[in-house]
Amino acid sequence: MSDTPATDIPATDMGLVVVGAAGRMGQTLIRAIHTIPGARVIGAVERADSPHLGKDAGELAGTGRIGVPISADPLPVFARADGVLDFTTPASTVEFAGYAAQARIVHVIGTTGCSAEDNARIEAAARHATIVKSGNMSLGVNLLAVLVEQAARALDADDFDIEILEMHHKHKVDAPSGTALLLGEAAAAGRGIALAGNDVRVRDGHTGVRKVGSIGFASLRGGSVVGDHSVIVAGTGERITLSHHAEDRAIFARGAVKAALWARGRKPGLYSMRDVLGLS
Ligand SMILES: NC(=O)C1=CN([C@@H]2O[C@H](COP(=O)(O)OP(=O)(O)OC[C@H]3O[C@@H](n4cnc5c(N)ncnc54)[C@H](OP(=O)(O)O)[C@@H]3O)[C@@H](O)[C@H]2O)C=CC1
Ligand SMILES: O=C(O)C1=N[C@H](C(=O)O)C[C@H](O)C1
Repeated sequence: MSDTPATDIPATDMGLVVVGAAGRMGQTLIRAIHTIPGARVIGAVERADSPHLGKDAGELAGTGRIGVPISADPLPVFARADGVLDFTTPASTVEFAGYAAQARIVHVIGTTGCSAEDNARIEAAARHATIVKSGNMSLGVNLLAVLVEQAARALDADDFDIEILEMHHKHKVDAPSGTALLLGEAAAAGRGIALAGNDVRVRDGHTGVRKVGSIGFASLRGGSVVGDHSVIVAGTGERITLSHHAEDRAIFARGAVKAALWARGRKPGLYSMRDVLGLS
């Protein structure tokens, strides 16, 4: 229950639940919501075995007490929420999408590493939930994707090879990153091809020469890197590099809150950050 007297809460504020509230993004989201007018944290969820259960979500995130204890039971908090911000794991996200559909609320999904089967289940949930899902919630990366699509369209596959390089912190568990795949999809769209079947995710040993028109990925992991992405368009005698460097997770959190506010009142469906930012 909130410590804030009910009279101080604007009736129009969007009540948000942060799942994975003790994680790197979870804590960043709690801090971001605190600074954004029109949204407030009304619930915080972690796993049943989390050492953070019962702690105040604001105190854990460093904003000071907000009167929202971290709980292990999503159902009662989803029932009184307008939306859920979810940066957790693929299996958890699929489960949360089902609960968001039951509650008919907004579900903003930043979780990466989802399989085709996970994505199919999320798409099914979007029949009843208003879902915004993106491998990267920042304005910069979504603008970069538009530029990559344009470059891929303008530069012929016979003359220019596209390679995507990403680097992240040592705790990241999935590769290529969701952003790298998003940028790969943009490059494929520019080329008028599907990414699936034209992607080269690993190279090792005697690979043979590069297949014309393929889109290559390379992943680096180390230290505390928040997220670096470069799309290299390599021709004979020249090379174009389009890059984005995330310096602070707040860019993802602000984008996620923006997505939730945008999605409020929209009909159920699966939307992207390009829809939210008007870049579609
Ligand atoms: N789209 C975007 O813009 C961005 C996406 N991401 C993605 O977000 C995800 C999370 O990243 P990050 O914050 O660094 O990871 P963390 O591991 O720091 O945080 C995830 C949190 O979610 C918790 N969690 C997992 N499953 C559940 C569950 N069923 N119920 C409640 N809590 C749960 C974890 O708990 P436990 O540790 O106990 O498992 C953990 O506290 C990744 O997939 C990452 O790639 C990250 C940044 C930006
Ligand atoms: O795990 C992360 O940290 C990040 N994940 C997202 C991704 O997979 O692209 C977005 C961002 O790069 C940080």
